[in-house]
Amino acid sequence: MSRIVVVSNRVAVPQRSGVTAGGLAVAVNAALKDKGGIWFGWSGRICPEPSEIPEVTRKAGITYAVVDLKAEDHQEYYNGFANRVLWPVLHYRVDLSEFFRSDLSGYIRVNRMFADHLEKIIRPDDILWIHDYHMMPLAKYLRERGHKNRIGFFLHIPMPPSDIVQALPQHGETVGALAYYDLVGFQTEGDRDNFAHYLEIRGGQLTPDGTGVDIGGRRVRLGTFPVGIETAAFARRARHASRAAFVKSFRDSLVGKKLIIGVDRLDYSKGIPNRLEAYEQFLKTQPDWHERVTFVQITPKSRTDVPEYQEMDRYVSHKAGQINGAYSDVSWTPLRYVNRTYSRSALAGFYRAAHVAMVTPLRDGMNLVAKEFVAAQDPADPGVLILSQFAGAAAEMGTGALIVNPHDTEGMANALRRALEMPLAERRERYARMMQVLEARDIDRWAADYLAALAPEAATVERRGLSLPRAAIRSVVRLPGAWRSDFVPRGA
Ligand SMILES: O=P(O)(O)OC[C@H]1O[C@H](O[C@H]2O[C@H](CO)[C@@H](O)[C@H](O)[C@H]2O)[C@H](O)[C@@H](O)[C@@H]1O
Ligand SMILES: O=c1ccn([C@@H]2O[C@H](COP(=O)(O)OP(=O)(O)O)[C@@H](O)[C@H]2O)c(=O)[nH]1
Repeated sequence: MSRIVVVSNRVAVPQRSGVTAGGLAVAVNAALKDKGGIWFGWSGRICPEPSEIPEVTRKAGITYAVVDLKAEDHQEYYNGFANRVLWPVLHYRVDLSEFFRSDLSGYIRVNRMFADHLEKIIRPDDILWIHDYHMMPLAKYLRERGHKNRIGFFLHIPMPPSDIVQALPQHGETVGALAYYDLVGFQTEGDRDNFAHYLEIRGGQLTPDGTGVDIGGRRVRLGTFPVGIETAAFARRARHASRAAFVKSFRDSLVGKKLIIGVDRLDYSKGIPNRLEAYEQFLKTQPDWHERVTFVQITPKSRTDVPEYQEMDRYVSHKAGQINGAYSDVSWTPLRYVNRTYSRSALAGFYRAAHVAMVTPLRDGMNLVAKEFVAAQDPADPGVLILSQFAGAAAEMGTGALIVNPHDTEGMANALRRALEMPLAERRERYARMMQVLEARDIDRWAADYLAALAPEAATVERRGLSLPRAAIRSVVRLPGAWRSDFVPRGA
């Protein structure tokens, strides 16, 4: 039987330090844990002479194979090209990108090195599932070495319109190289359509059935597969966590005040400054809420070697100090700004204790925090999600969340008041609508849909002990053809 080989920069090797907060590792981990397979990527460590052989750990049916990086490789591939060029540009922030040819060379070198390692691991019938912007050209390098495996790619972050992609120097080497995959998956239909247009500009032809693009003598299929969470398990986790001593003491510390929560890596894409400015505006214009509310913003530091992240860190700390300086009283601190990483169990308990979550990125591929917050709520007395229209999650959670524009400070301040004062019946109704989506499209469904579309002949759909025969797969998966109806080819 075909094996599944997952490749991503971050690998959540059990019981290892160095794995930081981030949705990709959370999602892939949840997807692999039932199916088993091989998970290959960076160890999270930097060392002067990395071993030629990946370090292998086996646990619960998953084989983790990780390699160290040299300092120069880490600097050019990860800090440099991936996080100072691809990340900002794909998040629509061309203004923040800093391109150096040496970084692109490092990115290519590390991807070739990953291809060398993979070559030692893979068998001809393995199905390869490559994740995210760190690994865009990997299929090309494997194809050059003659590998004919089924290879799929999933982009966890946004794909902007082609005008923005074309601002990337030598974009054909990175975004253009996605055409070497058999299937490229995106979080939203907008991301998928942007990429289809980009390929058309590069000479690609939309296939007659509308499910892919023919380009360079190959066919690449495109599809939309919004990442989910392990909904039922996360809801259970939140129920248990809410009884834990540390969550009780957290609740006690609020002394009856309503809790607004924000949880994000310290990243400019997350819109933390805009959110704090909205909270400041709320405090300024709604004095009746003073001393009745506490905002807890949990913000683990991220990519701390990258100058733009250091700049964000300074600004957000300054802003948090300014808000507390202006509005605190001896017995009330309106904002708790915390630069710590918490376990997801702890977060589950905090979410459940919260009355409102502010998830207001300027751009986000999906945003799992939005989904986790909803899943963690008490159905009898649920909190309210305030969600940016620019999070991938808005496409699915728009039915129940208060959707805001993160550039509209007053709009967000008004949404805060509305959320804090929302009647129970409306909160329950909104929660139920969002939970319906989260239950129907959980993480198992994401993995099953993607793998069934990549390799239908090898896929079995196993969900909560129910194993469906292959013939049933077509009825449960949304094959990429589903996007045909809303895709209008250029010039049509
Ligand atoms: O690995 P890091 O550099 O520490 O960054 C953490 C991860 O951030 C990004 O996550 C994305 O994937 C999530 C799950 O699909 C999605 O919800 C979120 O919107 C994305 O930003 C990044 O894409 C990962 O590669 C990083 O590991
Ligand atoms: O202190 C923290 C903060 C975040 N997370 C997790 O990190 C993920 C963040 O994923 P998201 O998609 O929201 O954003 P990303 O950081 O991947 O861009 C979520 O599963 C969070 O529960 C965590 O484990 N500890």
